[in-house]
Amino acid sequence: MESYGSSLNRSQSLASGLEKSSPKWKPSHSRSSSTVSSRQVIKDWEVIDDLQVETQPGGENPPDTTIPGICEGYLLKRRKWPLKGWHKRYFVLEAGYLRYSKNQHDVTIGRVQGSLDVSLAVMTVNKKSNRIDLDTGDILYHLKAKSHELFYIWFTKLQAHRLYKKAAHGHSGILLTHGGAAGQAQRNGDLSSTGMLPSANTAVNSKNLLLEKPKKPRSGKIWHSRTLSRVEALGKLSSSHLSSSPQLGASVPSIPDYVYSQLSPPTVTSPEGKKVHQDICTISLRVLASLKSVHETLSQERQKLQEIWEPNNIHQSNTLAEVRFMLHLSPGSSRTYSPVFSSSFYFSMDSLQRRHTYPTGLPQWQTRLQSILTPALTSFVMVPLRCLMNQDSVMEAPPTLSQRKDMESKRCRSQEHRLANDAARSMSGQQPRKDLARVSMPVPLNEPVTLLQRLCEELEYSELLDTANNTPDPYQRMVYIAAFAISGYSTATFRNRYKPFNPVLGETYECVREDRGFSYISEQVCHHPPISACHAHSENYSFWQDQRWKNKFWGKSLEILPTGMVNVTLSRYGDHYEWNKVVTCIHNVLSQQRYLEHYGEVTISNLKSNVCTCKITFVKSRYWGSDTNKNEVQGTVLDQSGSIIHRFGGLWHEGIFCDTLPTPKCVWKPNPQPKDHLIYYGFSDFAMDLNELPPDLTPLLPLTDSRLRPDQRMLEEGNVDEAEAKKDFIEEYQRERRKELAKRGKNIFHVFSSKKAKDSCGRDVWLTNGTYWKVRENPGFTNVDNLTVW
Ligand SMILES: CC(C)CCC[C@@H](C)[C@H]1CC[C@H]2[C@@H]3CC=C4C[C@@H](O)CC[C@]4(C)[C@H]3CC[C@]12C
Repeated sequence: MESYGSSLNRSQSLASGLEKSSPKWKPSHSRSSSTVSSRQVIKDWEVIDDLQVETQPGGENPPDTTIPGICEGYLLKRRKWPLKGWHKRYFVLEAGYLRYSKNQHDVTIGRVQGSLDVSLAVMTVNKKSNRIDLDTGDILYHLKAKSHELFYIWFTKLQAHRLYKKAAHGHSGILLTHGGAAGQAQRNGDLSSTGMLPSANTAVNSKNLLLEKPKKPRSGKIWHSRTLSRVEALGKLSSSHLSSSPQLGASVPSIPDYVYSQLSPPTVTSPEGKKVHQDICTISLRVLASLKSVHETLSQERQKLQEIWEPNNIHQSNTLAEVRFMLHLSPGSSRTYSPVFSSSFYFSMDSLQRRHTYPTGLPQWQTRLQSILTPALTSFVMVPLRCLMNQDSVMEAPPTLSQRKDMESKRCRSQEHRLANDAARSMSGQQPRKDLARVSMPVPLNEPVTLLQRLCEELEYSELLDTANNTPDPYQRMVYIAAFAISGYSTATFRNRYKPFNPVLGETYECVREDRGFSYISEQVCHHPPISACHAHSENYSFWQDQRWKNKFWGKSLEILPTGMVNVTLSRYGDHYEWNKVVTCIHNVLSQQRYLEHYGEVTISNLKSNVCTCKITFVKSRYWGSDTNKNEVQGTVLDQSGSIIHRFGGLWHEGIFCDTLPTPKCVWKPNPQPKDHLIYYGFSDFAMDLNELPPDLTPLLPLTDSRLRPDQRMLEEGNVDEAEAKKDFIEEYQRERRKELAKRGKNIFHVFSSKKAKDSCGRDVWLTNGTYWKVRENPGFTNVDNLTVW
């Protein structure tokens, strides 16, 4: 049977994917060393490459497009934040969808806890620990099989279903309908009812895998926990075969035959079935051919990149990762080049620029990419970038000057936007004569604020600190501190489309808000790893933090794990509160469906008194589509004995309510967004003011202030190309400065210094050395030897 052979081949190629020695399998990447706790495990993670599917030599045989059999059984699923550990859940993989329930019974009554389309997921496996991670961007499943055998079965089945589902997508619904109906019929054990396949094939097609023993053991039969009951029942395989298979050992070189057989297509005899089969085959072949050519090109490029990379191994992991990131942006290549965010995703493009300078006038990262990529691959990389860029062009035309009532007081961004949109449109091909590669791309992905300015936004609800300082009861005070800690996350709702500018080393940003009673100063104190330190003081409080974070990239979503602590002292009571930050996950980081979610637990302690502590949980949303607990936050204030004194809760984007206060009330709710915020980067009123540069302020600022950053100003004014070139220049200049300073053994810090002080977790803390405001006052920055950072 020809198609059977092709299916076998495919299986083998999938299987060999797991063999280290196989030439077809090259571990696509290892997870970032900074992101996975156990180093032993890191190198064993492999991203599964969809492009390794092959037809028989000659390419005559169509790839298998039959609905793969259902696979069901128990797997361990990692608990959702904030809970740790694994729980046993019953999974059913059917017609390209993986769903799970608490147990087998729940499946039968249709009580599903979650489901995902496996074709949309990036699959990462760790065969040593039997782990499979699936990341669709919205949903992230961390799964573990109890044994190698089960792992390989699930792995193979998942691959088969992913391929099937992809083919189904490619058939604009033909197969989907087919899959849906047939899948159900398969479950019911009746394929003939779909009208797709003749009843003669029922036996072959119902080769579903039930990886669990049935509830009641059949009389006289003892079920092994790994019994493939239905397979056995079909007489295809005995559990002894499974356990005696020499291939299923500690390091399993290939998938056993019974698994291959699961992938075999049926013999289609009905004319209707044949027609569908033929259609599928033709289209699949076309898809396969193009994927193969893409794969080939990418392999060549990888070879080239490796050659370039090897001699320059100073930042090798970064550079390759960055290039991979670029390649990863392409939809077709997403599983071939898997990004490793070994240090920082956020800075990836910047550091790509850092490596080489080309005198062509093109932004360096583009020139560099062009020089190492073939023309085919260049567009491969540019197109998805263009898609990212194009997010602007889907926005409504910005209002004209006269339409914006308070335009006088705010900066005018309408013209800027039009220009930015023009740039995006030209990249999207609406102005075909413009060379895509010559249009600056990364800069329009930025919002015109730097991370130092964005950090200042955490003070938008500083009135909560004022209230805390005027609240005598320590437990109630804690409620306000907690509300303040939560309020800092609220900007995420509207700020997922652009990234802030990466501050250069020594860059500063001050924000004096007499109306709010605070003065804020921040400085970029370290470039690698990036650390931004900030300090705000007012008569009621002091606030400081040094922001640093690690990244975990799962294939489609990026988790930001901040490591620094936030500190607040209250002047009236001498309290010193310290708390950690939660994980922020950028779901669908590379697509327009990008959104941010915060999850994890915050513990606020008062270092000056142990009267009370506070625990806040940012609840991870249960699953995509269910809005019931989206952005949910719950918290408690506990006394010394651990008894709950206050309870509060709500949504971080809508407000926090506390009903245990003397009068139950909403302790915080976000300010309404300005009406035109969607076309102004999702900025709040507070954010709109951050980059304001009133003429009377200019002479008071040091040259290092973010407001004076020319590339950012250019972007804001719509001069995208200039901004791009300027950004290149600034980063190059930074590199030179750093080299120069390294030679002299110096650092650039002038506002903050890393004291020997440690936070409660033993990390160094960056504290202000108090010079900034003194110098500003007297003699003023214009009168001192000021740093030149751009
Ligand atoms: C342009 C596309 C490709 C990427 C957009 C990435 C954006 C959404 C990312 C880049 C850097 C990220 C920020 C980096 C650090 C922090 C500190 C953390 O405590 C809260 C989240 C916050 C503030 C992140 C929010 C999301 C963020 C702004």
